[in-house]
Amino acid sequence: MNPYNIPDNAIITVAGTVGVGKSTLTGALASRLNFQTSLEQVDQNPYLEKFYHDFERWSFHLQIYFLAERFKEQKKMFELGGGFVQDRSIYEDTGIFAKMHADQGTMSPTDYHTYTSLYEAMVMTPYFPHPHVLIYIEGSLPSILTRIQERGREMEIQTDVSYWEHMHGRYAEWINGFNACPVLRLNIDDYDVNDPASMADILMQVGRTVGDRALV
Ligand SMILES: Nc1ncnc2c1ncn2[C@@H]1O[C@H](COP(=O)(O)OP(=O)(O)O)[C@@H](O)[C@H]1O
Ligand SMILES: Nc1ncnc2c1ncn2[C@H]1C[C@H](O)[C@@H](COP(=O)(O)O)O1
Repeated sequence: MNPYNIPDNAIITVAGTVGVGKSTLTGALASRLNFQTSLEQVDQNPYLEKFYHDFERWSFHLQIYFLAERFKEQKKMFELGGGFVQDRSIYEDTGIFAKMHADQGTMSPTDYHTYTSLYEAMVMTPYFPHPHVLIYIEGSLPSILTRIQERGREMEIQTDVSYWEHMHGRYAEWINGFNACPVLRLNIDDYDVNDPASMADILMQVGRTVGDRALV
């Protein structure tokens, strides 16, 4: 156990919209806890760039790809007995991305049905314990758009701002209804990954949130 009362086998998931700072916080938390990271591999994704050029053509392929990747990561975390910080949850793939494209008509109802039945079958396996805590990072749309620009992934920069705006709104609604595990909300204006005191404060909050879970 660490000074924050976070169990060594904990699974901490970091959630939030594109560009909000998940990967950065995931790395910072894992290094302080001596946990492993479970990261999204953007560069090796064979569909992502094609998807940004043609949502309708590639959204189903991309969702299946993400589902397969997350399932493999989930299995790995389960088999290694936890001690992970995970960059993005599977709940967001289904609750934000797949649903958004189905609702907007860029994924067909048949494809969406196939996707959700596969997702449900996967979740009903032992590999899917809920995380000990989901850290939800939030921030204003202008700050997030600035971060997307500064990070410099061309495919995201070229995407219409309305896509990010819509996603930002969906995230705010989604988190209000999310109850699969305890949630710790962090605003991007309230922490600094390079400040040890700020990180210690987040870890204390994580420890308390995980402790609350044990009481449920
Ligand atoms: N706390 C922070 N303060 C300032 N910039 C940040 C912070 N966290 C992330 N960034 C920057 O914002 C951009 C997106 O961060 P990233 O962690 O890749 O987001 P995500 O994984 O949520 O898409 C990157 O350029 C990163 O350096
Ligand atoms: N499930 C997903 N569907 C569509 N696009 C997705 C999904 N998961 C991640 N993405 C995209 C969004 C970004 O362009 C990259 C990486 O996400 P990030 O929030 O920057 O870690 O993949």
